[in-house]
Amino acid sequence: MSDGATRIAAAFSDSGRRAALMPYLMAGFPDIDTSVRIATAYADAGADLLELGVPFSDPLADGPVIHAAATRALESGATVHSVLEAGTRIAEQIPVVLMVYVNPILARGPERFAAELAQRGISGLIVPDLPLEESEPILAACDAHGVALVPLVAPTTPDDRMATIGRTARGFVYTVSVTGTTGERTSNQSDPATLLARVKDHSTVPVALGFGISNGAQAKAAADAGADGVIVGSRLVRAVAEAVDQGADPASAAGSVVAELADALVR
Ligand SMILES: O=P(O)(O)OC[C@@H](O)[C@@H](O)c1c[nH]c2ccccc12
Repeated sequence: MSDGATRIAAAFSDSGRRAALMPYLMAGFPDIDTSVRIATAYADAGADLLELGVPFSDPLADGPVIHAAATRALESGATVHSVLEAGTRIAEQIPVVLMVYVNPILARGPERFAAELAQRGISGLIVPDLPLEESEPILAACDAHGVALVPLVAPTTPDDRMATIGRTARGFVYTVSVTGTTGERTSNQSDPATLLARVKDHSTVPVALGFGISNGAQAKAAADAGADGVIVGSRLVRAVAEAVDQGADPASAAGSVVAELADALVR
């Protein structure tokens, strides 16, 4: 069985950049096949890992750009099943971490869900609305199938909780740089260096930073502040949306943004 945690660890250690680059993709936006083409463009442009978002009707952690893309993906017929199928095709090209709200996991059952991810070659799982207190059955199922359950921490996470999260983290820790929802920001309200140092104190796996990173300068600043990985979502989803609305090729539009981010992370 291919071990997702091992594949994720290799993606971080082999990145060769200041930090591993992890773009987010809204699966099924504008449709499944195009989103798989966008994934290929990410990989070709130098992405190290890919965060694959499952569209959801009530995405409480998401800002307007990602929420709108989720709505359009659902309208064009995306389902959890079609997204997982797309995940298989994408995972042949780049390590995939699935980002999904907890509902579909509970609907299928953690055991069946984790088994399917492993069988499809999906390396990791992020569940933004999974409370730490309820994570045990999902963590056990993921561990049993070699899927890395990646936890999230925020600037508001207290130290004792961070210690618990650090002990059970698999793959990497997703550090949310600011409180609030996903979306591009012009300035960083919080000091990522202090936050990243706190997370690293409690964790043995790499620490990635996300929320509000949308250009090369911000990506480089995240790496300089100590992030082992940089996650970019809304900027890329916006590039796809704009290309679709203009009748341009969303894969090449998103690929150019990833290339620019990758450039900024050259050592
Ligand atoms: O969009 P931003 O600000 O670049 O942030 C990354 C984010 O989009 C992606 O990781 C993500 C999409 N949906 C989420 C839900 C919760 C946490 C994180 C996410």
